Amino acid sequence: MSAPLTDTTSANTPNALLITGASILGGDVADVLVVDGVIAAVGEIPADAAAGAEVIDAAGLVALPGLVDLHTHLREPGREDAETVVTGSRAAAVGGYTAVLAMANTNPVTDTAEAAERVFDLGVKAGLVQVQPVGAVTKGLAGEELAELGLMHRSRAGVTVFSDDGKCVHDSRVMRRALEYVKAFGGVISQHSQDPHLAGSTSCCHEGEVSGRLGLPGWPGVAEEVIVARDVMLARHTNSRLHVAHVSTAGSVEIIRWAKSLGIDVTAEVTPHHLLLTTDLLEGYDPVYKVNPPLRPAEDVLALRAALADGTIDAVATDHAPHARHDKEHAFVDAAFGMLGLETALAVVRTAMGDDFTWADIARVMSQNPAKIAGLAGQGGTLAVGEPAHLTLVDPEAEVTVDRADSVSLSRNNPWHGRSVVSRVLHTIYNGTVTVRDGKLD
Ligand SMILES: NC(=O)N[C@@H](CC(=O)O)C(=O)O
Repeated sequence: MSAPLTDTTSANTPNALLITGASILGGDVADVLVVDGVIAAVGEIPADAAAGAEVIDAAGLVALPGLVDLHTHLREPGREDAETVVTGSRAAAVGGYTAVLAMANTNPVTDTAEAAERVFDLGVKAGLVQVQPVGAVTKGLAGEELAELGLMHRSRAGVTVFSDDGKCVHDSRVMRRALEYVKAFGGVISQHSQDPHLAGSTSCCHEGEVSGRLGLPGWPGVAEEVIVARDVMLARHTNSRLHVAHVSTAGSVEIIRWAKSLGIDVTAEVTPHHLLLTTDLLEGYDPVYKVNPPLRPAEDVLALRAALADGTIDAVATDHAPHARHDKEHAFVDAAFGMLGLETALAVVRTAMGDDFTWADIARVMSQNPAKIAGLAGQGGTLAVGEPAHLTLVDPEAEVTVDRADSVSLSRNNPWHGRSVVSRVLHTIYNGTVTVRDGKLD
């Protein structure tokens, strides 16, 4: 059901927004009053207390803290034909996000304070979500020399998450140094866990029964698992923080569960697509399903869902990876790795995890835990009085058939096209300002 918006005309409460009758994180129904970008009251709010406020009728909707994405590729600078900070911010807002972590594999790479500040400033200028740059771990993502980790942290961009994503920091000595370095300021290394030798340079999918039948070169789950195992040991040795990006196998889950049981400081994320899509989709050789890490067999998908439900995996992160047509529309072996994710993430997670995974669980894995991992103050709240007003209002019952033409991303590599998903982000509020109304950019 769609909630209509109504404007009131008196102006006793300027810069105010009154959200009426929302189920707060899927629990109690309450009104939320936002004044000057801050949550000013939650409960039953008499109309005269909010005279002049713009009103959003949220009856039947669930109110969540604004979503936070730990893993977004915004492509600017360098590939503005695939996405820009503006278009990626738009896609994020439509998806219910109020903060995204912008990956460093741009051109030039985000490996200096200046580069980080440039992305940060573009995000502020776009003004639709908080764009928080991720810094590269190594210069040029080359895996050899540490990038300017300290300078990026002390810059205006305040970088705390570092990743060579797209590439693995595969040299153990470099990974050790990086973990030691960021410990000094409470940073975290987000690792793309993939042994380059086991994975090989020409592989394009998961190695298994399907790749064998289709004649596609694949790499096995163990290429991920050996790096996860090594890195949790390095995190223990250095007493530093490791974050495992896009976990995709049951074996990685087992290692992370074990590491957490020992008190090792490790967190992990899973993508929406690894919670729902399996490797058999490759049967049609459609490159939209080519992604890194690759789609895995059903037993891995089930293990990932269980790990997200029991807290072994802390967060859902989109790995939104837009690609221009001329990079993606090729024979499967030649196409670029990556798929869109921001606009569909919440509905895909809801659809994959089902009703037992509550809205409070969704708030935990898509907002609160990601904000905590990235150290984003003011994001990932509980919708309590005094918090900055970053909110998402979701229609929990909507059934939506995804149409890639509806996307506001610049790219069209949308693996969800034609699929039916449950729930829909209707309104997004960033810093007290409505960025998305009735599913459309304001
Ligand atoms: N996840 C993807 O499939 N692609 C990512 C980088 C990467 O992890 O290969 C991209 O930047 O396109």
